[in-house]
Amino acid sequence: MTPLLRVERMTKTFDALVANREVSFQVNQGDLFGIIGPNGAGKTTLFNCIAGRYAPTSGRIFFDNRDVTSLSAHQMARLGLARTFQVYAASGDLTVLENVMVGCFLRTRSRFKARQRASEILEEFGLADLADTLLVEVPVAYQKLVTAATAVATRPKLLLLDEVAAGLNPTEVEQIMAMIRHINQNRGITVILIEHVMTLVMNLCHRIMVLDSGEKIAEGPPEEVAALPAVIKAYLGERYVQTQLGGQ
Ligand SMILES: Nc1ncnc2c1ncn2[C@@H]1O[C@H](COP(=O)(O)OP(=O)(O)OP(=O)(O)O)[C@@H](O)[C@H]1O
Repeated sequence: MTPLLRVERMTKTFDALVANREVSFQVNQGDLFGIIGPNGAGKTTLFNCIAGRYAPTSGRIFFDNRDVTSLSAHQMARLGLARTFQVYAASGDLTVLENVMVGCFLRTRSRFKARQRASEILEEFGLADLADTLLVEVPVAYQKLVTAATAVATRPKLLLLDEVAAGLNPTEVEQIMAMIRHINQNRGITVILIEHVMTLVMNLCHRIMVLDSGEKIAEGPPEEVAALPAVIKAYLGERYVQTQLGGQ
């Protein structure tokens, strides 16, 4: 197992508030790794620190065999880290194709090449019919697929997905799950996702980590972690366990 990302005892504070406290974990190449936990547990802050948006208060972050603790978001993107945001961040007044081209421009300055690569990616993800539609006119579920396609267009080694399934119906969740599986298995991109939709987490992730009040409280295979009393107490609740894990 080759480590791609290693976070060592990382703490991030905002004044007196400790958003992440001494969090350590490792994600190997090819992993599909999930981060769960209650609202305010520090999941997005952790993404922001990994992606170079925030500098950690203490601790270290290693990506692809180098210490990236103090790198900027732009430097991280160049090194092969892409992310999607919880709050939708693609550009609505561009077409779907133009949005994906924006991702391609990280690796090429040629408009021709960017257009060609973006078209291929839309084809690959079954979005070609929407190429010339303005993003604002596309249903939300498809907008999320476009954001993920735009992230893939940057040719990342590691993709961070922040609540991509939020607000989607079960059919749409299936669609996004198929896309994530494709990105991970066929494209070989390592994925870390933050998600509250447990069907997605349980079905997709090889391993998960649970954060609560900024601290890591569990890590392991999804079915094992979901059965831990501390995790049920902090996040999942009895109801989930009974309905999803074969109880009464
Ligand atoms: N830029 C910031 N300035 C001050 N406090 C912040 C900032 N970003 C996050 N926080 C605080 O850090 C804590 C962790 O927030 P974070 O968004 O990381 O949680 P989360 O687990 O992603 O929650 P959710 O599931 O609701 O998205 C919260 O108390 C939040 O208010």
